[in-house]
Amino acid sequence: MAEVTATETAPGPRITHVRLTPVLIADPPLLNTTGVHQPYTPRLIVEIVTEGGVTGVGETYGDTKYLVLARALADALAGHQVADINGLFTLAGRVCHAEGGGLDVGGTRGVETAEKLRLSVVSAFEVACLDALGKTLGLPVHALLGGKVRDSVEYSAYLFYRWAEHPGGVGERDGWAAALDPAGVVEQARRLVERHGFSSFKLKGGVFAPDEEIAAIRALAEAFLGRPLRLDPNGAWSTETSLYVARELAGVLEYLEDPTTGTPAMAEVAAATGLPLATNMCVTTLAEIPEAFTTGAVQVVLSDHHYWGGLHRTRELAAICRTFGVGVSMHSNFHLGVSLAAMTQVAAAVPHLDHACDSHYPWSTEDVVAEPFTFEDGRIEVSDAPGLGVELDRDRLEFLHRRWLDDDGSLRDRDDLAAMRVARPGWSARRW
Ligand SMILES: O=C([O-])C(=O)C[C@H](O)[C@@H](O)C(=O)[O-]
Ligand SMILES: [Mg+2]
Repeated sequence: MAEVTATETAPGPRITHVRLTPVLIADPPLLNTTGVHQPYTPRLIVEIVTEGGVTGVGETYGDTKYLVLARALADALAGHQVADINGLFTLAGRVCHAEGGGLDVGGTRGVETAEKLRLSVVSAFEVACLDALGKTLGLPVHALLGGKVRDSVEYSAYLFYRWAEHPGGVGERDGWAAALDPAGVVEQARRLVERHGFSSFKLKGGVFAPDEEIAAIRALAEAFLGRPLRLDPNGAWSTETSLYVARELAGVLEYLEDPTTGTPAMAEVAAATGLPLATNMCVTTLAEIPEAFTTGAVQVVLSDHHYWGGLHRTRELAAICRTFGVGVSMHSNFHLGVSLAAMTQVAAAVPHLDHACDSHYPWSTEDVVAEPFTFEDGRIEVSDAPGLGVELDRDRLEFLHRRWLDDDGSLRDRDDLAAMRVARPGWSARRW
């Protein structure tokens, strides 16, 4: 059947222009299996301006390869109907010439494909369109997604092994102590609970030998009796190691996240343990779903609107998971308040959200929204204000953009491995 270009006929305001603002935001020395976070991480703020003078905002990865695609899409958008979200994807397919084949940003969200790169860019434009549309109609974004089914969204405490400061003392100090053993992890968890009231915990693993990480989870279980706990080594373990950890932590963990790499290996582990497996690495596109679901490789999918292509597609993913009896929660990468607003709006409109969502937000000391978010009892209240319910702080945006402009290019692409090699020359990603 011939495709109709809805943009010619769809009602509602048109886009007059798009503003793209890459920023570098302070990122603490958080450790993962690839390396360590850089002192500053790139993000991109997308603003869509309509002929009615309304501005909608979105956020995504700011690395060069995303910026190149975002520029192509921004240039093609003048005259596009804000409400024509389906047309946005068609347009992106035409103008965003992505190439895939390597690993993603940070190496922790699976194989990079051209489609995934493109969707990671379009997601910010989709969110910005929904924000603009919501503001135009006087409706919150969740109303455009079918309405909220909860008034607040629960997030978990995202625990990281970390250093107190970046190698050489560069970057910002955030006042957090190093956490490199079970006692340090428990202390970090206590502080996050004190500040934000979280009731569940995820530890980023794959940093130390599995026995040390098992000990950290046991220490958390003792300190926070009965609270849901998760461990995520980002695929750093063999199937044998994964099964060993699963045996040791059976009855202690709520789920084990990406213990090993690739769907067949995840399926092998899943078949031999009663512990549910979650992923944000082996199910990251629709094409990966059939194999993962039919082989029982994953029991929980950690959705992420950034790489699934936005908020509508996140709801579609949730519906597919529900059909197959697979649970849904939400993955995060280092992000600002614009993305937290988008995550919260879509999480509010997903009926079967089975677990507290991940968010790096408690680790960020900088933001571009005028009123940064606060967690109450580990939850973010769902805004009913028009659009996403956030306004940009233009001075902050300009300041963080200036940092990006002033950078010599070495921090404009996230590279945890390179950041680690500053402290440990010759470092390579850990595997057990
Ligand atoms: O759940 C995950 O895999 C992540 O949150 C990926 C991130 O890149 C995390 O590993 C990090 O920030 O170091
Ligand atoms: Mg993960």
